[in-house]
Amino acid sequence: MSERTETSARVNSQRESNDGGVPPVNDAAFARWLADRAGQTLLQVRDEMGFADGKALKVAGDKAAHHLMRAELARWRPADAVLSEEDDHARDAWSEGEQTTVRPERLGASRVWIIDPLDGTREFSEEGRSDWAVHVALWTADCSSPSCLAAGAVAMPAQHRTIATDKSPAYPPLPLNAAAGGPIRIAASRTRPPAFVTALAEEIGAELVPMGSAGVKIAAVVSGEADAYVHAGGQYEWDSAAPVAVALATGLHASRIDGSELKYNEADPKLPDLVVCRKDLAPRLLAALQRHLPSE
Ligand SMILES: Nc1ncnc2c1ncn2[C@@H]1O[C@H](COP(=O)(O)O)[C@@H](OP(=O)(O)O)[C@H]1O
Ligand SMILES: [Mg+2]
Repeated sequence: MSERTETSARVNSQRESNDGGVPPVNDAAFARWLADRAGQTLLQVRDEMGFADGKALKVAGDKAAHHLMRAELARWRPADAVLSEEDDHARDAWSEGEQTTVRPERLGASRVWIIDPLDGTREFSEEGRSDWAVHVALWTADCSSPSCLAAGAVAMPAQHRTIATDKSPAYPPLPLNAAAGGPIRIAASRTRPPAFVTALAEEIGAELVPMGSAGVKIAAVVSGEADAYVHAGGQYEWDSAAPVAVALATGLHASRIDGSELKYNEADPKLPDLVVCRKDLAPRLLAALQRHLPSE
């Protein structure tokens, strides 16, 4: 190798390692790589800005993670469409039949990355909290499951862990307290829990575990720290696609709270409610949810 070629190879390899290197070809491993990269960026933003101005920190974190993920997707998966919290400005304006904006390209695409660059934005801006996450999911038109989620990764950088479908976590063991007839632990939003969740918990003798981020709560069910996650009252596809992909790959139950299937890459990305839990718990929880379903 000539000196010039060697130098240029070294420079290239330095640039690649500075900007994250060449990512895996496999989609699930790529999802993990991308979530981890955005997670590192978010940790840096927190370090650099501190917590004095929470609002500015939220905006800067959202922006930095979104920018990185958009750039890497454009670079490494240029043919794929993207549905992201940060640029879906038309989400309330576009619907079948009542078209007020251009039909999003993703609706005709065969592969769509559904990303939430920062889930648990509020918690990200609070010092000491680690319940925030980065979500990366891949939806494919060619699929056999109703959700059509082919891959997913949830990075929880402040907890130094990432769960993803490239190495699906083991099905959670029955917790000791549940085996001994102890209370079921239901993870719920710390700031916007469903109105009915306290009554639901009382009815089935459950205890509520408040946490930030849908990804972190579903990760808690995957690891067995919580038995279920129940949400209602509003959410979007990017809030749940990646963690639901991991939960389904693990063998857990994931559905709307009325038991119907979770569907992604729909014209309207609103997906306002869901329940994720161990399979053995699903019939009991869904039956109790039926009695508490909010009226439309
Ligand atoms: N009632 C509601 N309407 C719209 N989005 C909601 C919502 N309740 C929760 N969410 C969204 O769901 C994610 C998890 O919420 P929580 O931390 O309260 O459990 C958050 O995503 P972002 O942090 O990406 O905005 C939050 O904005
Ligand atoms: Mg979110």
